[in-house]
Amino acid sequence: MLGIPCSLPLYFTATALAKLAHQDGEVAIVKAAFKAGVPYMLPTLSSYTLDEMLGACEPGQELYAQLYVNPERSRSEQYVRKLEAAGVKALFVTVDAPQLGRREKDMRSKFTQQGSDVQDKDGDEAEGEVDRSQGAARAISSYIDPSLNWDDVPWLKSITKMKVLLKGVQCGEDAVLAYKAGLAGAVLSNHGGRQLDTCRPGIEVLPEVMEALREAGCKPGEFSVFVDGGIRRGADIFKAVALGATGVGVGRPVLYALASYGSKGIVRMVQMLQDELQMVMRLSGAPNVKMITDKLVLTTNLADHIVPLPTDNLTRLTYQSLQPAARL
Ligand SMILES: Cc1cc2nc3c(=O)[nH]c(=O)nc-3n(C[C@H](O)[C@H](O)[C@H](O)COP(=O)(O)O)c2cc1C
Ligand SMILES: CC(C)CC(=O)C(=O)O
Repeated sequence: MLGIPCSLPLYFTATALAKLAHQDGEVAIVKAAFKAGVPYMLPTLSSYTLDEMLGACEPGQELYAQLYVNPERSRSEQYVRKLEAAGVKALFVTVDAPQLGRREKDMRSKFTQQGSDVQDKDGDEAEGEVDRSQGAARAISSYIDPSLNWDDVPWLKSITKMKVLLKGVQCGEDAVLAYKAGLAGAVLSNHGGRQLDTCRPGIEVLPEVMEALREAGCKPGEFSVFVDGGIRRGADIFKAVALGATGVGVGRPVLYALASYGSKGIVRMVQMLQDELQMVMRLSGAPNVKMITDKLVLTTNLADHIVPLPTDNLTRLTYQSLQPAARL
């Protein structure tokens, strides 16, 4: 995936402040990613510094990185240069958090526990800039520039030779804009439902995006489409790949495994997904990943959910990314 050999079509997606799950935080995730043979997307807003995360890597270990763009663009440029110098293969620019979603449980937590140090890009303690009274996410979200928009794409491409992708695309139109802007791909995601409640998960957006890209003249392999959100079983990976995804990201399963059993728990979690994926492949007659095609899944009920949603949630939201901020 994006030039990195992987033991299955899966990567660990960026999750900020991994020390909240376990004292070994991102360092344990880096180590598990190597053992499991999958890439880890280093988060910008990590609890360990970039140098500490890179220091935990084995020689030759391949990485992705996630980017939250800072209002001070030179700060982001410096960070990106550091990632590139470290050999990071692809940069995923998060485009679905220009405004923080309303996270009521988090707001009540106050974010004062030990071990919740906030690192910004590469190790400066961002302590002075942080309001800790409204939860973890609010405390660190001031780092993110809400004015990021499509006009910034040429700048993003100009500051690095790494592949640049958008993380948090929700519709075919935005995927086509990203493709036409010369980006390397997109992650279809609703940010794990943490940003805009009731919007569609990536898997539901995937068929629409693949069709829009095909109509725009995009050839297979020219633009990589990934999905994250709710990937919990090997069958979920299978379905995403069948519908055209290059691979999937997992976030919370990594944190749950980390919190429960540390780094080795994450390796075990990947093994479980790998075993399940292999079982589904065998039982559905796909001998290798290339042969997991859309003939093997039905999409007629794609938007139906096994767990009935409350009626007021039945209408799904969708969004376009990188738009000017609304004002009331
Ligand atoms: C605790 C937590 C922190 C997250 N932090 C980030 C982040 O810093 N940057 C980002 O782009 N996405 C972040 N995400 C979103 C994930 O990358 C991913 O889109 C989402 O969790 C869906 O995957 P999952 O259902 O496997 O968790 C975070 C998610 C969680 C749960
Ligand atoms: C500051 C937040 C937006 C970090 C994040 O991406 C998340 O918690 O989902």
